Amino acid sequence: MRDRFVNQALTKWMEGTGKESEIVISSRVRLARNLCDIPFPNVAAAEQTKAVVSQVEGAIKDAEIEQTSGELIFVNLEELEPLDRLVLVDKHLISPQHAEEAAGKGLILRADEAVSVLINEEDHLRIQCLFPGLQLEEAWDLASRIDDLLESKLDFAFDEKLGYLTACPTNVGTGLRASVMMHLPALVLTNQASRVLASLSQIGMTVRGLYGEGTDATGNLFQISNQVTLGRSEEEIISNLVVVATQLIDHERMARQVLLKETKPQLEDRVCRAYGTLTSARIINSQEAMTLLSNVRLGIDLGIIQGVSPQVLNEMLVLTRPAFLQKLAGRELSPFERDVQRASLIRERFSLDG
Ligand SMILES: Nc1ncnc2c1ncn2[C@@H]1O[C@H](COP(=O)(O)OP(=O)(O)OP(=O)(O)O)[C@@H](O)[C@H]1O
Repeated sequence: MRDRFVNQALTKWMEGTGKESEIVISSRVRLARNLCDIPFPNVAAAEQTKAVVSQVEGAIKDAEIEQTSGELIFVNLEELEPLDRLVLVDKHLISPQHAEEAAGKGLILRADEAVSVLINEEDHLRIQCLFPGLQLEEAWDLASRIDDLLESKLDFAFDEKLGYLTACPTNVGTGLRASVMMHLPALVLTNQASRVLASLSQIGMTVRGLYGEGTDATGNLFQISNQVTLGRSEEEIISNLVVVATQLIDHERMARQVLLKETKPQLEDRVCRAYGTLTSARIINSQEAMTLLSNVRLGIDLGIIQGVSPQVLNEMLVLTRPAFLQKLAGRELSPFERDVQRASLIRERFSLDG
């Protein structure tokens, strides 16, 4: 089972199912939790982080947890190769920070990869639920169940006034960050993305790139999440984000119609050129691949390209990443070798549908 997590690129969130999956790639809910009487991971001593890992590992062995939430598997990050940890980052099962230094870190995964619990990342526990499409309520519901189960076995740091205590004050309270990963190519092409996304900060939302904090939006993919965790209930945070995501979906749909109406030949040209390059290129870097895949996905959504599965973009997000390419090759690849391998993999994938 552990091997499958790092050997198989496909994961639940890229299934392309769920509501509004044409525009919303995935929905995520994460809860930050800490154990009482143990310092936060950034200041804890080695034996204290170890104690956190073993307490959490012990808690999930409890039969009741397995029955209620499905099989949960413990993975000690120290036992994974650095490349395997990067594959988990590419699959969005752990954050880049969690992969960086494995000492004293753990991970719990549910067999279907919809649940991952990061042990000793910024907080002792980061409970994450990741679903395809717009399924924030579903992700919250599952995260909350896992949280309750863990809390029945572990003593979480909680203050009557403030709520859950966290390493970074911006997470105090609910400890909840909910996010949606959205594909917004038409807003970008009609030059509305910067204005629309900038306005989100005024209503308490944060916009990030594909790999979270500090990353850029490539492939016209934007992660939108709540900024505030304190003074609002979990349900309010989730429903606010659903409203924002729904408005963005409407904007994106309108922009797509404008493109079709006012610049159809240019749009078709862009989409078909992207398809032509992806199905012919012999060398391609990940930035170019992402941009072209985004154009092809737009073409599929608008019926310009037929017979290609819309999931292609989701799958390629992981398959064409440096870590996974090296995993497939079974050895370290130079950047040039990766570009050759990436082009070949993309051609192969498209030939399956074409
Ligand atoms: N909706 C989503 N779909 C897929 N992956 C997501 C989504 N939201 C976040 N992620 C992934 O989760 C990881 C962590 O993201 P990010 O840094 O934004 O959040 P965080 O660590 O929970 O936040 P904080 O900065 O508050 O600690 C990244 O790898 C990111 O790509």
